[in-house]
Amino acid sequence: MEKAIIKVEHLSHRYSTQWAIRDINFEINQKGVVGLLGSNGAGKSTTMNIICGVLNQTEGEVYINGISLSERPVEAKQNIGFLPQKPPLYADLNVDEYLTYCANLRLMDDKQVRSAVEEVKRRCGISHFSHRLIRNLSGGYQQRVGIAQAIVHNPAFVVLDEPTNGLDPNQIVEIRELIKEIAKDRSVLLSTHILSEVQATCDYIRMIEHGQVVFAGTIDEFDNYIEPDTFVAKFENQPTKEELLQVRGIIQVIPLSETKYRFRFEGGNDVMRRMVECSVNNGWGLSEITLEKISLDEIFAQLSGKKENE
Ligand SMILES: Nc1ncnc2c1ncn2[C@@H]1O[C@H](COP(=O)(O)OP(=O)(O)OP(=O)(O)O)[C@@H](O)[C@H]1O
Repeated sequence: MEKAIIKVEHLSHRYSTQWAIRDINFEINQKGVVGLLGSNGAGKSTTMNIICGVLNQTEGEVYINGISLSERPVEAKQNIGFLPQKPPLYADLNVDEYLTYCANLRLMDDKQVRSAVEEVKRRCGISHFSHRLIRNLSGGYQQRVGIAQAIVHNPAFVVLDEPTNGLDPNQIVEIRELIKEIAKDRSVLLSTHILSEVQATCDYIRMIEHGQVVFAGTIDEFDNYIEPDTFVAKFENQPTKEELLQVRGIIQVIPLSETKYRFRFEGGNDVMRRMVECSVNNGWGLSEITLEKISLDEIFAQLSGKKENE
């Protein structure tokens, strides 16, 4: 069987007396972007710092390409790239000097360093700034250099901690495109609490709360985690509330305007088809009908409270 790109087993970490994460388990087997979601203090940074070998866990194990991070750290780390929240840039070096320095830190073969630096600059769209001091680059380009240092040694797995923080809207779009591009041939774990970022960038989601995994699935599965139970409809010929309540499955009718209503329903959204049929049969003049999808914010809020409610 193929080895997982990353496998996290029974990972727990305690700062002095308080457990920050407790028995985290997951595997990533595929290329693409995995979003690591969670509210403030959920345990994202602790998890990522352990995975990247910056923090030693209290319990559990991390395997990168089947290599134990605690038993063979140098070998395991050759397969990881990391862009922390504050990119580790040296402002007084130019882009070439900095990326060469990073490639050497990664113990790359001397003969490969030059071509690796050229390739990563091309990939990250910074070749034209090779001789520019990092301090003189815009925030978006500094972030590109940050991403370049994370992939210069061509790792199978890259961790990006809130990579669009502090960028302007155009830079955010560009960096998201770059992340998707570098995830075509590796797996990227991206930490964020911006839900629009998850929607725009991620293929899969892991969500942690109170130090434990509360959701693991695709972005579509996350999107459909809560079944909608309301729809809105507009009628030109003003049926009465009593008539509308006769449609099987409708449990509440909330007027929004003279012609528009929100309907709460149970028993599946077949009820919308029945509403259309009743409207045709009774001449209610249905002109609009829309299922109300649950927003990502609401799904996030419900998952955030999940452990407390259980
Ligand atoms: N160095 C530390 N010493 C003690 N407690 C810590 C330390 N770092 C984090 N914690 C605690 O561990 C828990 C998890 O924190 P962590 O930083 O991993 O969460 P996070 O999900 O990354 O949050 P954020 O989104 O705010 O960065 C929190 O309760 C936090 O207060």
